[in-house]
Amino acid sequence: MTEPGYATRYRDAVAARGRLCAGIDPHPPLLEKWGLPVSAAGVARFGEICVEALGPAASVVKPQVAFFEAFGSAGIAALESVIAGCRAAGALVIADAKRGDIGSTMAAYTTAWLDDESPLCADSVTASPYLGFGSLSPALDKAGATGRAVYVLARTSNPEGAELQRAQRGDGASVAQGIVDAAAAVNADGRATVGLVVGATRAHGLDLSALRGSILSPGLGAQGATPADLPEVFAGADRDWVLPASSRGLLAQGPDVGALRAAYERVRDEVEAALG
Ligand SMILES: O=c1ccn([C@@H]2O[C@H](COP(=O)(O)O)[C@@H](O)[C@H]2O)c(=O)[nH]1
Repeated sequence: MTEPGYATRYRDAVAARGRLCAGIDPHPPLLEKWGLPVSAAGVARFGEICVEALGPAASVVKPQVAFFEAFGSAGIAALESVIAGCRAAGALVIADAKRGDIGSTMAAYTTAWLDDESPLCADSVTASPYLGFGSLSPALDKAGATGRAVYVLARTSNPEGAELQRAQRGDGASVAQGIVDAAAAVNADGRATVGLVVGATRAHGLDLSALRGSILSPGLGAQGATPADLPEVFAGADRDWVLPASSRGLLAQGPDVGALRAAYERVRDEVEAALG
């Protein structure tokens, strides 16, 4: 059966270009390493280089919104160019904005990140479910109707996440497993509208077998995870859907466009070899 919605777009992208999400995080130390000013102009140039190096090669890119927001409206303009440039070059774009609010405000975030008329329109956005999974409904509805996705935080790569995400609910399931189960219920239609964020840095302890959606897994490179760790972290049916991500580890190979693209291709090949 042909999978509809984001499932088709995601499957096609990773089949053509491989399973690795390239983070686009213009950290100030990286700007300096690339010989760029720590300013809106520096972020804009950083973005142009990333579009040229990664847009035509990467299956998925993930600009980290915070590093663009730090420079106000000029930074946001640079982010708009990164999103549009990478999409035009054939990469799927995850806007890593980690949005989440009561439903009526979530509707405004949805317009910003998932509406075709918005200058920030991406293929998906990251969201926090800690105002309740149901509060994300405006984004899930929009994503489902337009072949997009919302990547919901489940078991994050940072050590501080465990206290909340591994806490037990009244029924004995962990908070994170509750997010997984809610996501799987939405994805039962086969559209893969809900992706999850599950870090590559440690065992996640989740049952992801019913998810049928993309699993964004940050932590490769700067946070210490390696491609060789992936088969252990994602040992079950989840392996088929996992999308490992690296930002600083890849970006450290810039600013040369060829070197940055080669770094992406090298890590992607290592990921593919490890996941089989
Ligand atoms: O659990 C999470 C969720 C999101 N992130 C984001 O991914 C990148 C990681 O950057 P690296 O340089 O590869 O460490 C960054 O934008 C985080 O905000 C995450 O790390 N973990």
